[in-house]
Amino acid sequence: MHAVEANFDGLVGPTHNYAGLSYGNVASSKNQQVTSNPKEAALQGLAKMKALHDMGFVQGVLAPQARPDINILKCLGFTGSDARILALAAKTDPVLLASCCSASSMWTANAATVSPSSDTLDGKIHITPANLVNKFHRSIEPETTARTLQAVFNNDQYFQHHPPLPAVDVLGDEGAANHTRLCQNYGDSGMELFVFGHYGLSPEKPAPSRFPARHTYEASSAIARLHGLAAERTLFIQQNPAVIDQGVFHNDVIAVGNRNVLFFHEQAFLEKQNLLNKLNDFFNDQPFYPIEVNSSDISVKDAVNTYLFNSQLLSLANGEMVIVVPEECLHNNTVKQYLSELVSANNPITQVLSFDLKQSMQNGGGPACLRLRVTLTQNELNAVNPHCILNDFLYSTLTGWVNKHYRDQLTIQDLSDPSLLHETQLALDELTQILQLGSIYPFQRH
Ligand SMILES: N=C(N)NCCC[C@H](NC(=O)CCC(=O)O)C(=O)O
Repeated sequence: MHAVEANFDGLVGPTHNYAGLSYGNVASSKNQQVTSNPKEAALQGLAKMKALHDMGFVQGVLAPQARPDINILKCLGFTGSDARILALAAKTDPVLLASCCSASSMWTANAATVSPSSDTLDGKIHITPANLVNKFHRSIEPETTARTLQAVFNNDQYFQHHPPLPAVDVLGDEGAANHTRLCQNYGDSGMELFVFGHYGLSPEKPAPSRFPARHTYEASSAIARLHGLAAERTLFIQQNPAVIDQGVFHNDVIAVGNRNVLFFHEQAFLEKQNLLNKLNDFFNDQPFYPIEVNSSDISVKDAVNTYLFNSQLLSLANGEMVIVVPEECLHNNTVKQYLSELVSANNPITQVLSFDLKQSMQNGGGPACLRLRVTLTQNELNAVNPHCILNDFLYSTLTGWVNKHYRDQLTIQDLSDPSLLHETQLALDELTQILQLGSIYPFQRH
């Protein structure tokens, strides 16, 4: 069956800020307290979506979450009017307040794990929202994520939605940031590659010592079971704990796969040879391009700073691929040189496309973090909420919406401003009408 890969990018929310909430994510820690520009952030994301749409790719949009999350603050014992809750939280625990205000749902690679219908036992697309339990500010995303995904992929005939895994460390799940699918053509049965950071139930096994491993083997194997994946087309591979300790908090910061290409740093995986042997067996006599980057060519540090591997590999109609990188890659001479060699070497990647995503990058989110990949047949694509698929009209509506509602600067101190809450709710209420999502936000539901 013919299928295409659609990319669903997260629209950056109006509270985009730099609170330094993600220990182990170098950019997040480094830019703590920097003044953000939510308007620019959202427009940068939309510019990437529009450019990829213009190139003929199917581009979807996922709505941001409602922040500040007043409901969570109420659960944590703050009472009174919304303004009082914000003021009390700011005074009592500013980090807690910032956690309830993060626009982190923009990184939709962490929204869910998605298995295409050609991989699953019942022939449906299976979707499991990630519990994101390792970081408090992200652990409050899954409920609305689930509702959003149900509103976008709203058809029982084609889409099977699972609830997030239980919110415990042993089942820490960061979604598609640690999941890659390799295949010859998108519609084929693929090899699903789950990359986990450590074993939740076996603390004696290898694990990072400095920064947390967010994602467990137990979570990956549960998702594979839930999605009905065939054992012979599923691989569980451990991330190299040494790179987690250097700031590679998700596998998509050090490896990316698309169809028959796996682009990765030599230090990405704990048992690299085992992985390559299994992939060679899977591809058998069909072409497979493992593109391995040595530390002597690009250090892990340069990979983390430029986000070279947090790129999107997109297949063009002629079978060639374009690599979508953040502009930071072209500001580093070694990485820039590497990219020019990559596109002239013997592999399907023939073009480099770069985007200015600085606002997201400063929080550790590059092109690949901003998108959730969903492989769809034509019938499945027809069943997706059409108002969430980008076209020229939706792009101009959304840029107009951002320009109307978003601030162009935001500090941590601004997070307790009751007008910010009001502005955000007004904007998101309008957005649910633009994208025809129904009442997905808690503030719309009571
Ligand atoms: N690699 C992928 N797929 N996603 C990137 C997620 C970045 C996100 N940053 C943050 O949540 C920073 C928020 C702050 O510090 O204000 C995170 O660490 O979870």
